[in-house]
Amino acid sequence: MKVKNQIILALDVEDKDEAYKILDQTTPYLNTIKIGYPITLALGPQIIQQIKDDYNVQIIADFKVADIDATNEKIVNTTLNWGADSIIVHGFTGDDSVLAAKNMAEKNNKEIFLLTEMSHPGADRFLKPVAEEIAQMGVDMGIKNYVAPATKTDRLAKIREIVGDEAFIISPGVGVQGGKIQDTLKYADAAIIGRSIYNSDNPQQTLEDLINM
Ligand SMILES: O=C1C[C@H](C(=O)O)N([C@@H]2O[C@H](COP(=O)(O)O)[C@@H](O)[C@H]2O)C(=O)N1
Repeated sequence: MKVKNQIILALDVEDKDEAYKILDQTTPYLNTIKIGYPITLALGPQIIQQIKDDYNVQIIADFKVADIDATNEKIVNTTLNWGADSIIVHGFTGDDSVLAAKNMAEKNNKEIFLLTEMSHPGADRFLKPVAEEIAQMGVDMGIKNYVAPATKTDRLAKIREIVGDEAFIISPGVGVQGGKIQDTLKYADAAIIGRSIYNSDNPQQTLEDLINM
């Protein structure tokens, strides 16, 4: 996936006019938008294709897929058929669930992003202890795309070490959560940024500042 300016906008807004105002201001600089539950539950899954058509961007569906294999297959297939270019899948559910998601994505000529460790403090208790094993599981399965935290540069570096230089890592937590884009891009291929951009009084200026850092 080629991510323009190494920044992915997390479009976690729930109003279409607001979303389109932000996209008007940001898509001259960006070609990749992460769409999650907030906007999808508010506006329906058709928002995925609408944004693709209206802004000619690639869409990563952040549904943090975490079910049994049979259900993961349905979620991935339906989401990709709604127009998403990729989908984020949790790794803690284990090999059968992740492999089902990976295989279904490949049936749609697309790939998943494997979520290894999360950026928020609560991840330290249950996810951090198994994150490296999740990353290794992804490597063993031939997964090429990963999500790893920008708020914990040591953890991001460790995940990079495990998945290798050829893997594609996107990293959330820059800005409001405390991550720094310069440190993040030492190990990740792109930073996922939401509130710092869409809550900014001047998203365009914010983006220009981030790009020039
Ligand atoms: O560990 C993770 C996984 C998850 C993700 O990207 O999968 N995210 C998402 O990344 C964005 C950060 O937003 P902001 O904090 O810039 O407003 C939000 O959409 C979060 O749901 C994380 O924040 N941490």
